[in-house]
Amino acid sequence: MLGWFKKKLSGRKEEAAVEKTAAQVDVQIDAQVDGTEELDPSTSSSPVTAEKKPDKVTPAVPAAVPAAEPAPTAEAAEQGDADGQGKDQEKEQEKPQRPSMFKRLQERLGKSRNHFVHRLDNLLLGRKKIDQELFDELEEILITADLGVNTAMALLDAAKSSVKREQLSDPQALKKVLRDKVLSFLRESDQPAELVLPESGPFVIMVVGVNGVGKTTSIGKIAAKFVGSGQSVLLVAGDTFRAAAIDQLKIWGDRTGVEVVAGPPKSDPSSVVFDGVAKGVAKDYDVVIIDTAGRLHTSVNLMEELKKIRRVVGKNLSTAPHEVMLVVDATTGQNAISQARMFNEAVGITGLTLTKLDGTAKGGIVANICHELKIPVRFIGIGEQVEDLRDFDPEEFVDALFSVEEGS
Ligand SMILES: Nc1nc2c(ncn2[C@@H]2O[C@H](COP(=O)(O)OP(=O)(O)OP(=O)(O)O)[C@@H](O)[C@H]2O)c(=O)[nH]1
Repeated sequence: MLGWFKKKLSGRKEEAAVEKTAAQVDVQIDAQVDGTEELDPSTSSSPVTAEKKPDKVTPAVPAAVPAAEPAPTAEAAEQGDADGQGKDQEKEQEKPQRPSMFKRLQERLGKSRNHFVHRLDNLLLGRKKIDQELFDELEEILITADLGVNTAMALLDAAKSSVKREQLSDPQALKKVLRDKVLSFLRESDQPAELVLPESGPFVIMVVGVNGVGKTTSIGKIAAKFVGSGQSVLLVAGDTFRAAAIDQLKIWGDRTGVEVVAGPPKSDPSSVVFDGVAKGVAKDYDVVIIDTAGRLHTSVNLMEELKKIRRVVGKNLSTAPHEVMLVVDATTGQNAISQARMFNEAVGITGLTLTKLDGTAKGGIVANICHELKIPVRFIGIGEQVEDLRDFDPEEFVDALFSVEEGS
């Protein structure tokens, strides 16, 4: 999990003592949300408190392990080293989980698949040859799939030149050409966040976006991921505008066992953020995640306030923020592009989280964002559960989007 975030301390700490796997955190939080399980203080209370903080740990999970993969416990890792069985056990555990995580992604992208790939299949299946008429219809499908005109045209051009170069005559072959090109767009912007990891001090993530896109929810889920991989996390309630937003973040703090720095409602967000980063540095947290109030990208005053918050983040840690993450709601389609442009101009976006891909047929927006903006997508949201915030894996995404579901 958190493939983009490589533990900055690897090498600085030899101890591998992940006490709780990401999967365990997810299950526990889900159970609490469902009301089926009380919080078990022995497992849920934060490994991170200001007063009593455990030694930093190097997760036993390598950075490239995908979100679905359960992190081995320190015990299992030790066992594996001793008799080589730990890895086998791990593989056994993974077997049923991997396909089901993929299947969930596939299902959650159902609306986008119906809108784009099923239409594509219908077009290609009904044709015997590749001609201009086919390209005209393909163009319409691409444009209406929320890929945006530029990206749709780039795809169409790629399809045309492949047909020419490889002398393709079977319309079916076009599907693979398009799949490969979409994947290349997604990879264009893909770059790991470890490139910006600080030499010392916490990795500071400032989360921004318009109202209601899912910032606070995503922060809670990201915190759960970090906790699951053995990182100490501090949340900062920089959204002082709504009292409910502070409460919402505190609830996530309780659920994930993570401390939250908050001020009174309507207090100056910059001052809360200043205190939060100061605490993160003083107490040597691994990760500090800052929530900010939702704001319209077109509101000059609010964007100025965001610039100020960004400057304040750097007062206690000159290299911070290491990630300015824009959360965008995929259901807004092309509007996500203009949001990203304006937030980028104001505060310099370094990563994206795209939420609510489960509720939209506009999944093509992911390719459009990667192609147009060249900003890496870190996470995608495909539902309300903790495990529904997925590390973005271009290949997995394209496979799920272009796949044909069994029985369909
Ligand atoms: N279906 C679905 N719902 C989501 C997803 N991500 C977030 N949500 C929901 O979106 C709603 C808004 O989420 P919040 O986290 O409150 O959004 P916010 O950006 O913090 O909102 P403001 O504080 O008003 O700016 C909540 O009901 C979330 O559960 C997702 O990936 N899929």
